[in-house]
Amino acid sequence: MLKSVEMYQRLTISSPSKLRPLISQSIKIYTVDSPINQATQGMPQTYAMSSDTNASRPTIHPTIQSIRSMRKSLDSSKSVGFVPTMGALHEGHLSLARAARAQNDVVVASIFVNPTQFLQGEDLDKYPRQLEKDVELLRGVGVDHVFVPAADSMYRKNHVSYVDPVGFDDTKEGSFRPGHFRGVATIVTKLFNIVQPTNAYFGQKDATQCVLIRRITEDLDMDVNVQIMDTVREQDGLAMSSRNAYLTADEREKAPVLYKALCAAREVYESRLARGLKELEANDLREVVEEVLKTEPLIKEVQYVAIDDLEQMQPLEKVGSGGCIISLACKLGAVRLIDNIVLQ
Ligand SMILES: Nc1ncnc2c1ncn2[C@@H]1O[C@H](COP(=O)(O)OP(=O)(O)OP(=O)(O)O)[C@@H](O)[C@H]1O
Ligand SMILES: CC(C)(CO)[C@@H](O)C(=O)[O-]
Ligand code: BAL
Repeated sequence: MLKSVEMYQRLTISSPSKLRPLISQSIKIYTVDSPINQATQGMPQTYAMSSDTNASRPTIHPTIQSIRSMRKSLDSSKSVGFVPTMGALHEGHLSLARAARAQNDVVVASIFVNPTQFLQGEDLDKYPRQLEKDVELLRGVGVDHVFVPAADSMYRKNHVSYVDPVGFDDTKEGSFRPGHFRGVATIVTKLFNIVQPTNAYFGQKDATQCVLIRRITEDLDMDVNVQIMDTVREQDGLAMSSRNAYLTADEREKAPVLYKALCAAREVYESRLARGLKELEANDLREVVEEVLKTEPLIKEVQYVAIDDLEQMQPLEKVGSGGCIISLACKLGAVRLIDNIVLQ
């Protein structure tokens, strides 16, 4: 425990005058055996500051109070780009941070494994945590501030989702994770209220989440510009995801079949349109995807292959030149993976 205090002393703390309360809070919050303590898991024993010129960046904010006072101290003319994450960062996350860096005066990222978006029996406890490495990666792309709250500082006693985006449990993704999007809507609303970003960056990989975020910002009149960035893939086509770390070597080798299946549907769509066909049956595209997925015995379950419109992700029967999004969720061994492709 003392070691984690040491870590906070070595990281850039938001305000030296607040050092004492932060330290005592880190003792209180980051107890090793708290079930909802996300910050200590995978937390480095010590955090050595590098000696480069960026060493003072990013500033780590372990409390709401600290990130709020940073935000209040900014000149109102400054734009703030925000990248919310659950950590275990990869190039997908970093692409969002780079876009935020290029388009804003100040860049804030958050790392928070949000308990309310995990269903009972999901992987909350084993979700990968690597705070030290994540901070280094964010430093590398020029992020200025990282908000890393403890779970019990974001929620009162019970972990309850109080923002209810009606209808999202009925989406294809939501129906396999009932309550998940309430958790996401709640935490994103809270994070937006705390950080008050000008622009916020999300990845297309989580397509239903993108629709959800646009919906809540509109419905709740949030003054935030939501930017959706392309899915970053491994060289073999697999969409980057923190959960890819759960795959065995064999599963990892076979995992690009998801993207291959989506690409096969794209070929059919493009060739039919090129031959002058005005529209095609959504079911035909779905079958193409399913056929390719069937070729891989390690795929234990295809939860859905959905052909939806691009704006609201509502099911389509026919796909014309306006295009569609094809999204899918599969279990490869025991690991649930999602992916999607936009046809336009
Ligand atoms: N491959 C990717 N390309 C672009 N953005 C991504 C990619 N993967 C995740 N993101 C985006 O990064 C943000 C944070 O996502 P998160 O921390 O859940 O990572 P993740 O890799 O999606 O994790 P998980 O495996 O839990 O789904 C989200 O907006 C998400 O859409
Ligand atoms: C947006 C988010 C950070 C909210 O916890 C999470 O759902 C994610 O990482 O995609
Ligand atoms: N990127 C989505 C977060 C989740 O699956 O909970």
